[in-house]
Amino acid sequence: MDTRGDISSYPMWAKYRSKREHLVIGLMSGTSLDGTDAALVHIQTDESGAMQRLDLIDFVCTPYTNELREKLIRLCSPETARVDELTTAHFGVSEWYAQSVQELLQSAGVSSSQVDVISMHGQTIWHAPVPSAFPSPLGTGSMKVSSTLQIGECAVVRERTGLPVIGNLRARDMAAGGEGAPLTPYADALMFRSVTEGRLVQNIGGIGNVTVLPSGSSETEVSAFDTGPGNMVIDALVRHATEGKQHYDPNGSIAAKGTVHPELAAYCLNDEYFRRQPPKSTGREVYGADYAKRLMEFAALHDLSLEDLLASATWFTAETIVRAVEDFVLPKTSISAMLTCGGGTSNDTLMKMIRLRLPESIRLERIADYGVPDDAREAMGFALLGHEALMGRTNTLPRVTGAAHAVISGHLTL
Ligand SMILES: Nc1ncnc2c1ncn2[C@@H]1O[C@H](COP(=O)(O)OP(=O)(O)OP(=O)(O)O)[C@@H](O)[C@H]1O
Ligand SMILES: CC(=O)N[C@H]1[C@@H]2OC[C@@H](O2)[C@@H](O)[C@@H]1O[C@H](C)C(=O)O
Repeated sequence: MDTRGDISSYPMWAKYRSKREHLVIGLMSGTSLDGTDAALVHIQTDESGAMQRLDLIDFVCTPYTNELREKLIRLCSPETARVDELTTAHFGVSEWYAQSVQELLQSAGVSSSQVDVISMHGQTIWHAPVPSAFPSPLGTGSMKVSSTLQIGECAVVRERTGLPVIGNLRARDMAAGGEGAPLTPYADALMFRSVTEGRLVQNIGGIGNVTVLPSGSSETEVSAFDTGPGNMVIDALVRHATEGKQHYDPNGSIAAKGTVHPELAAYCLNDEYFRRQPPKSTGREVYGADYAKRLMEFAALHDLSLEDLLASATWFTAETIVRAVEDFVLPKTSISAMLTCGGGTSNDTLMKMIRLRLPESIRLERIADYGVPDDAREAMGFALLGHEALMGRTNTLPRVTGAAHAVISGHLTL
């Protein structure tokens, strides 16, 4: 028998797998760089180890300070990143994760000894699923390498909390030829699919991503991909216009006063990413500081007000979300509802624009209507992904990420 990769002989994990109920903490800090979400979940499994129920016990958000946000934004751009600051941040953000765990335990009235494990995503700094050249170990010449970097040192969280930590959850999927993202569709399938109707879960975070759950679908029929920027471009424009005093367009109120500039809208849409077939993922590397700078230059050249610039960026974001559904989902799958989540759902202008363009037959709802608080979904998702790995179960969907095969993704710090 091939026992490679089998950790069940370690007493601690034999015990983990023999239990049918687990308390797991999921930690997520997303591409908006606005803070850390921590969710305490109760997971029930059946005899085979498959998840039966996933219940949220408690949830806290620990916002980043302006100072930390600015530091991280600088680290996400090759023009401003410094390797010494990156190394410090790798350990430093983990102190924030540990703090978030303490706040969560206090809020839930649960002691750390009751918790089985922490599963943490870390902070994405650079995501490069499109391969770059790198020297080949097989002699001269170069090879193509895909890569992704989530910082946050698990050992720090392990030391501060006394709990085992599983992290680095994207790496193995990428090593298996996948995009390493999105990963939470694995959890969406378990939480939101229906036997009677096709559903979409549309996250509008820094980046937008959609999970497609056909009616009565099995895990292997679930698909998902990043639709493009969520709030990232809007946030960068607001941050620049207010000299860092504001970080987003409150409820879309600035965009609501503007008019969409057709030429700018067409320029934004004329982007290879939106024509590319899924699997696909993207991030701040593409829609970050440089991208926003190009839009601001356009605005200056055409004398656009901040209101018009934001109206155009908001329209563009809504349009990419709806077009992704029209181009890549509806031709193959019948859909009755789009369940939205993420901070972008608080942007009324964006949501109105999505409603206006989405086929009338598709209900526009929120995951909160299905019992999952908006901000908790990703942290709950990562709690489940770590748990599945420790149960010895594959936790990735190759159809979503494009990997050659499903893997047990995650590195464990005991
Ligand atoms: N009241 C509001 N009005 C408008 N936008 C808001 C509001 N509240 C939050 N947002 C937007 O939501 C963003 C945060 O969203 P969220 O926390 O879902 O992102 P994330 O999880 O970091 O991103 P990702 O899902 O890409 O990893 C903020 O940066 C802001 O743009
Ligand atoms: C590399 C990375 O951090 N990607 C994030 C980002 O934020 C949204 C979208 O882009 C998604 O692909 C992913 O996160 C979610 C949580 C995921 O993996 O499902």
